[in-house]
This record gives sequence, C-alpha cells and structure tokens, in this order.
Amino acid sequence: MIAAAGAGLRAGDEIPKQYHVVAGRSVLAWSLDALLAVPGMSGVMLAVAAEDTRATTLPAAEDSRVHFCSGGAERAASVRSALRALAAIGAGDEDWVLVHDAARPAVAVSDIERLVDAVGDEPDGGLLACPVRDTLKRADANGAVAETAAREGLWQAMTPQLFPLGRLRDALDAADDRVTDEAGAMERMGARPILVAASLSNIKYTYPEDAPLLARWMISTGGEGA
Ligand SMILES: Nc1ccn([C@@H]2O[C@H](COP(=O)(O)OP(=O)(O)OP(=O)(O)O)[C@@H](O)[C@H]2O)c(=O)n1
Ligand SMILES: C[C@](O)(CO)[C@H](O)COP(=O)(O)O
Repeated sequence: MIAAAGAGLRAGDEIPKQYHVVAGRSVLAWSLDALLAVPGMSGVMLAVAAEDTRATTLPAAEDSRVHFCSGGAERAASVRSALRALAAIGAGDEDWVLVHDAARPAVAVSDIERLVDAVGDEPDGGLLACPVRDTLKRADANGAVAETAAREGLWQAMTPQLFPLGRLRDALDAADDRVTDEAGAMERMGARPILVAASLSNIKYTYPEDAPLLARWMISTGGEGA
C-alpha cells in the first residue's frame, strides 16, 4: 500500500507534494510504478485524502491491480485504513503488505526485492533503512552543542516496510496515531523487524530543497533508484 493522504505542508505549495512533478512525472506516479514493478506484486492500495481528485487520473490507475481508499488525519490512520480496505477486497491476515510513502519516489525496485528476500517468512517483518553516517550532535536550548551522541547501531528508517497484514493491523490498532512508522508499532508488540540497507536515493521528499535532489536521482537512474 502507499500512504498518499498527507498535506505536504513542509514541502510548501498548495498542491500536496505527492502531486509535485519531479523529472517529468508526479512524485506519486514514480512511487506507484516502483511498487507495481516489484515481482509478484498482486495489488496496490492507495490511501488518498477524501478530497483528492488527482489520484484516479494517474496513468497507472488503469492497472487493475491499483485500488483506492480514504486516508486519515495522521499517517498511521491512513495505513490502518488501507489495511482494512485490502481485507475488504480479499487480502488475508497471512498476506504480506509492503507499506510505502508516496513521498519516496526514488526507491529502487532492487532494494525492495532485497527487503522481500531478507524478510522471507520471518513474521516480525522488516524495513529499508540507512545506517547513520555522520557524527551526531545533541543541541541545547540555545542551539549550541550539548554533546556528541553515539551513532553506533543507529539507522534512519525508510519505506517500504514489510509485515504480515494481520500482525501489522493488530499492532497499529494497539498503537496511537503518533506512531511514525509501522516498525515502531510492531516493536511495541515485541517484534524485532529486520533492517535492510537501502540506497540513500530513497530519501523522503519533505522540504522544497529535496525536489531537485530527487529529480537528479530519477534522471540519472531512469527511476530505478541507485
Ligand atoms: N494523514 C497522512 C499524513 C501523511 N501521509 C503520507 O505519509 C507519507 C510520509 O509523511 P510526511 O512526509 O510527513 O507527509 P505529509 O504529512 O504530507 O507532510 P507534512 O508533515 O510536511 O505535512 C507521505 O507520503 C504522506 O502522503 C498519509 O498518507 N496520511
Ligand atoms: C515512515 C517514515 O518514512 C520513516 O522514515 C517517516 O517516519 C514518515 O514521515 P513522518 O514525518 O515521520 O510522519
């Protein structure tokens, strides 16, 4: 499923960032095509805002594997809504669900395939992520360095994140809407999702300055990430 119901406030513009055009196509079109290109992908549920009139005009919306549902006020609520919509069209608790941000259009299909291979049948699931590579500083209230934080073992969580549908639904139902990713909800249930290293190109479009970076990735790789 793809979480595409956000307002994109930090990226600016009155059009939500998933519809900003990067390297000739909308951010959501790139993300959707990446998921549809994963071998064995049986369907993609797009969680979009109730007032969204653009999603159904995407070229890939013609693909019979693409479905739509209404998202919620927070990302977690949008994912929960998509899981219920998947169940309503026949997905079972044992089926595996990849949860992806619309805002990560440069994900490499090969990274998603490595995630699927690494998780295998492990019910705790896994996620794409990137090891922290810079020295970390904790700031004090004045914006000065309070301390250098240990970075050993720290990773930046990305998407897709892969879990069995039933376990993920139960974990999200037990978590509140402030949980920022699926792995976080699973961790609260005692799961230990596998971290699978992904290309840095899988950045999230969050701020305006991310758009030209993403455009370079898309142009240099033809939308295939790194
Ligand atoms: N209620 C929400 C909020 C976010 N998302 C999706 O979750 C992904 C990651 O969230 P984020 O980058 O925080 O997106 P926005 O909430 O749109 O951004 P902002 O916080 O700047 O408004 C995006 O693809 C976004 O569309 C969603 O489906 N439903
Ligand atoms: C899920 C996520 O992409 C992992 O990095 C991210 O947490 C979503 O964005 P948010 O700004 O934290 O809601």
